[in-house]
Amino acid sequence: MSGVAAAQRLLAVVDKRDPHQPEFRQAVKEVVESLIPVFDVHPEYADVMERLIEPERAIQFRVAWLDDKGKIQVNRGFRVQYNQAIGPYKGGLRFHPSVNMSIIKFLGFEQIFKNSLTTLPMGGAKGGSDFDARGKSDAEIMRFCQSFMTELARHIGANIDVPAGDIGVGGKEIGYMFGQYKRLTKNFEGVLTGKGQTWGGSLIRPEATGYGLTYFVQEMLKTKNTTLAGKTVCVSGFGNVCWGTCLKSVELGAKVVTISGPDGYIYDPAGMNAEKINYLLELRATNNDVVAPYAQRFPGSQFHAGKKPWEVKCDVAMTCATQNELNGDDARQLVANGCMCVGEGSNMGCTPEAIEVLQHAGLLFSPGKASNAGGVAVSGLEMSQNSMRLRWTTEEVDQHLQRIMRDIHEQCLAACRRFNKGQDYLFGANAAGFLKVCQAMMEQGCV
Ligand SMILES: NC(=O)C1=CN([C@@H]2O[C@H](COP(=O)(O)OP(=O)(O)OC[C@H]3O[C@@H](n4cnc5c(N)ncnc54)[C@H](O)[C@@H]3O)[C@@H](O)[C@H]2O)C=CC1
Ligand SMILES: O=C(O)CCC(=O)C(=O)O
Repeated sequence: MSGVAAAQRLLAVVDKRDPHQPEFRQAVKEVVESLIPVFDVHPEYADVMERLIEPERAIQFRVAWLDDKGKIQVNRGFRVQYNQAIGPYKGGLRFHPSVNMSIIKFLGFEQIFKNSLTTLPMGGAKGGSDFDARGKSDAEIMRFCQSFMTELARHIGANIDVPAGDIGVGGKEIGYMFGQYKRLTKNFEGVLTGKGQTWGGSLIRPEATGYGLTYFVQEMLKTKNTTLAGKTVCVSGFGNVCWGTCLKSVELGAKVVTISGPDGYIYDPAGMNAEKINYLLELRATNNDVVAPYAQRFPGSQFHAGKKPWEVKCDVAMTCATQNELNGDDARQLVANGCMCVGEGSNMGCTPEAIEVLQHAGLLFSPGKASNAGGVAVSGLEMSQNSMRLRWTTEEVDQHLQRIMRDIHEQCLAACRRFNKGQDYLFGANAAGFLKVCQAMMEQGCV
């Protein structure tokens, strides 16, 4: 069977099984279609992919919790333990009202290949809830996290499944969940990553996704004999990944001129600095999910209501908010404005049409599973430190992170060389991530 026929067969299976899961089907389509050259040479790998597409376990549960008025609220919780071929399940938890099984499955599916690329022994998983933190008190967030963990605790463990943060889940939520896990199990173990610095957390984990994204973009730029120094950069979002990306980009000499939220974007022609980047943390901690207050706090910057940052002229763009946040029109605008590189910090940040436009125009484009892997990589390093009962310095962790991001970049290019795919990072990331998991699954028999 040809690679094209194999891909069509796989997509037909997904369309039939999960017609109501658009984000999941989008993620599978992107991976499967990009792997056609691999299936052409190894048709038997398509059979492994058919198994891999089906999660090993998908758990959905009720999360009942008491609000401040004493009323019981109900949310839906999820954990999709996708693939354990190369290590314990690993992947973040997302708390956002948009969360559903389709979104958790797309994220879990992506996580398999991303974790494989990190070079560390981690399988793929994702979880979360449709809980909306906007307007909730700290006590309500704590009671929600405790109730969520009361069910999740039965399914996880330091050698089984190790969740971490994602949208809406930062150090505070990880703390509440870790506390509840210990209460239920008596077990002080590395069952979550992104922990506090005094109880097992790794240095650099909060910064890691944004730092890693910036390192990966530097690697891509190096192939064109240039660097981030002096470049104008547009970034979206204003959460954890955006913060780390701004910190490292500014440190490397770039001028970051935008951030964004669901309410619109900020254009700051003077560029971000340490004070402004610190303010992102304050803004995020309010749980209001708006960026507009930045423009009042820093005169000279402008707030553009209801718009996206991709209309601003830049050399480099980095998506750091959510899936499908950069579409075909945004991509055409970036191309027209002379942008040379787009790095995904968010998972599946670009629509398929946007990717086609960017690649067709010859821009450097990296998919999130390669360029945002620094976060889960440092989570893997946190697991190593927990297992060894020791703690590395900032410099040690950062050196590991830089090496891993260089290694991921090289794995992508090596896969491109092997299959004559030029500098197609989308293909390179999918092929390199898949081949390792595929080999492990074949060696482990009918699993
Ligand atoms: N935290 C981590 O270590 C990693 C996160 N990611 C991805 O990076 C992206 C950002 O995550 P974090 O910074 O951790 O989350 P966060 O909760 O700290 O920030 C999320 C940001 O995205 C914006 N956002 C969320 N949903 C949105 C929507 N529907 N429309 C418009 N804006 C929206 C929020 O306003 C906020 O600025 C996500 O796609 C996540 O999956 C990827 C790898 C690791
Ligand atoms: O640190 C982790 O385990 C997961 C981070 C994450 O959710 C992601 O890579 O998308």
